[in-house]
Amino acid sequence: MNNKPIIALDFPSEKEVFGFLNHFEEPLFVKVGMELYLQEGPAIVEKIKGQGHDIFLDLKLHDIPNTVKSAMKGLARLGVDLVNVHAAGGIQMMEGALEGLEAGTPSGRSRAALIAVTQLTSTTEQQMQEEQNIQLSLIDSVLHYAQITKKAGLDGVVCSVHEAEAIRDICGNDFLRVTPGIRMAGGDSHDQKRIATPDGARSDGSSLIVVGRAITKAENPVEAYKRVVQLWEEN
Ligand SMILES: O=c1ccn([C@@H]2O[C@H](COP(=O)(O)O)[C@@H](O)[C@H]2O)c(=O)[nH]1
Repeated sequence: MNNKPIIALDFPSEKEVFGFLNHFEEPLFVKVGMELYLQEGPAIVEKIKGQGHDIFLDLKLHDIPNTVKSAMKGLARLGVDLVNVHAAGGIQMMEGALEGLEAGTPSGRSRAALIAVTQLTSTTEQQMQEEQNIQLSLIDSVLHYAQITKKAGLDGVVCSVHEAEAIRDICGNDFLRVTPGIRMAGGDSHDQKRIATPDGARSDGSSLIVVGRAITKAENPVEAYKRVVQLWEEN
């Protein structure tokens, strides 16, 4: 897997996706999330792959182990590079996801990397404590989820930049820390709560960054992407 910034294609339909992608001349690493996948279905993944881009399919599966295992078996056939589940589904569910992914990956192809969401980057410590009734600090909750994710044999987690270094220290450098909530300095945080800049992400232990609106809503998305790459790579 390459380590280019992952662009979140949070668009409502194929038309907007290709209107955006056609501005770029190079292969990208992009993220297809719920919004796009639920509108366009698996065909959108095939079409984006057909243009040579790497894909993170961000569906955040969270259900009973048997259901997640079967769903992952189906998703494995799409040939994406990175997929995910929610760590809150538990170890058995994550093991099921991995089994499904392995079983569904066509022979001769390497399976997608599988990661688990710890605490969403739109969550604050106070929200977590009050709404999820988790009486830990946010960092301890994230570290707990990272540890059970590793125990289940997955390849890494989704977390914020704020927790990436601590996860690396406990789970090792090969365990992926994929970090959304990336903003340019002074940029609008929108609904994100635990944010960081691309250069901060690199220096604070992220393995991969996910950038959506800072690129897709920029006046010049190609220039915005180049700036993110520069900050991410030069640090
Ligand atoms: O904890 C998480 C998990 C996933 N996301 C996704 O990443 C992008 C971020 O988009 P921005 O526009 O850069 O805020 C979005 O698709 C989320 O679904 C996340 O933000 N946090």
